[in-house]
Amino acid sequence: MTTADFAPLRTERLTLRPLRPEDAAELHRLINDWEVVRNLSKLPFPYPREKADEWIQSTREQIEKGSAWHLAIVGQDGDEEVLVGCIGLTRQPETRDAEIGYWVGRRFWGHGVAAEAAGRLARWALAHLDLDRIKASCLAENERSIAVLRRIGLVESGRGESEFRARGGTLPVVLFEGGRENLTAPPPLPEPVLSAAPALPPGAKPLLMVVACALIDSDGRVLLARRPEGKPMAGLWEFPGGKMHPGETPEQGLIRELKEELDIDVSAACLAPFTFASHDAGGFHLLMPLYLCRRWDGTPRATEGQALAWVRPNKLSDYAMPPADKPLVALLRDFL
Ligand SMILES: Nc1nc2c([nH]c(=O)n2[C@@H]2O[C@H](COP(=O)(O)OP(=O)(O)OP(=O)(O)O)[C@@H](O)[C@H]2O)c(=O)[nH]1
Repeated sequence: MTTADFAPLRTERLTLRPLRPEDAAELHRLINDWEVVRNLSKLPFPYPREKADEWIQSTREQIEKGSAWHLAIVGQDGDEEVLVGCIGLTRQPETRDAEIGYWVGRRFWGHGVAAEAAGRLARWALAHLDLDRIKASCLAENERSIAVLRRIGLVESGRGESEFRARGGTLPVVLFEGGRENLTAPPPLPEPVLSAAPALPPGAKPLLMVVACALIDSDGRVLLARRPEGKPMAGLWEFPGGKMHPGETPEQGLIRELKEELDIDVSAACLAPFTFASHDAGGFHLLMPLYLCRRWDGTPRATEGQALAWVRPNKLSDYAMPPADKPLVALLRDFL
C-alpha cells in the first residue's frame, strides 16, 4: 500500500493520516519540548530539525512495507488543519501482535486526544491487519498516559524497564496489552429466537441462531468474509451469513443474508446442509448450521465494506476465525 492509498481514520474530532514532508516544521516545534520528549523512550533532546524530515520519510516507507503505521493526529481549526501530535502502530515481526505509541503536543493536553486517537487506531488495526493483540509500554511515572491506555481498554500485563534516551538511562515502565475482547464492542445478548419461553430457567443462556454458508467456486475455493470494524470480533474471517430473524427457516435466513451481504441470489435447492457449530459464547449459546453452496446467480461483492477472500481449503487455517468456526474448518478441509 502506498501512503496515498491509506484512507485517513476519522474520529469525532480528529483525523489520523500519513505524515507529509510539509508537516516537518510543525512536528519539530511540537516535539522539541522537554515535557513531551522526557516521556518518549527513543527520542533525543534537543530534537534536531533534520530528524523530523528523516522520520517523516521513514514513516512513509514503513506504511508502504506494511511494517508500521505512524500517523499525524490532526484537528481542525475552521478551515485549517492543525497538527496535534503523532500516533503509531508497529507490527512485531513473526507474531500477531503490534505495539502502539503516541505523543500529543503540550498545548493540546487535557482534551482526551490521545485516547480518542489510540482507541481508533487500535480498533482499525484489529479489523484490517492480521493481528490479535495490541501492546503498549508506558513510563511508570506517566500517569496520564497510563490512564489513556486503561481508558481504551488495554490491561496491565507486567512491569519492565526501558532505555529513555533523553533521560540518559533506564527507567521503569508499565506494560499493557489487549485483544478483541478488550478493544472491540462485546456482542449484544441475543433475544432468544428458538427458546421462545418467556423466562429462561436460572443459569440457562439464550440461544442465538446464526446461519452461515461455505460458497465454493469452480476451483474449489471457499469464500470467507472479514468482520468489519465496529462489529464484535472485527477483523476475524467467517463464513457469510448472519442471525436468523424470528419466523425464518434457516434457508430463508441464509438466502436473505447472502443477498444483503454479497448481492447474490441463491435458491433453497442449492443449499446443502453440511454441519453445524454449537458453541458457548459466554453470555449466550451459538447454534450455527453451515450449508454448502456451489451455484448462485450474480458475482459476490462486499456490500457492507467487508473484505472478501476466496481461499483454498488447505489455506483456511491461515485465516483467524471465531472460535466456533475452528471445528467446521477442519471438517470442510477434509470434505473438499
Ligand atoms: N456469519 C457468521 N457468523 C458467525 C460465524 N462464526 C461465529 O461465531 N459467528 C457469530 O455469529 C454471530 C453473527 O452475527 P452477525 O453480527 O454477523 O449477524 P448479522 O449479519 O445478522 O449482523 P447484524 O446484527 O449486525 O445485522 C456473531 O456473534 C458472529 O461472531 C461465521 O462463520 N459466520
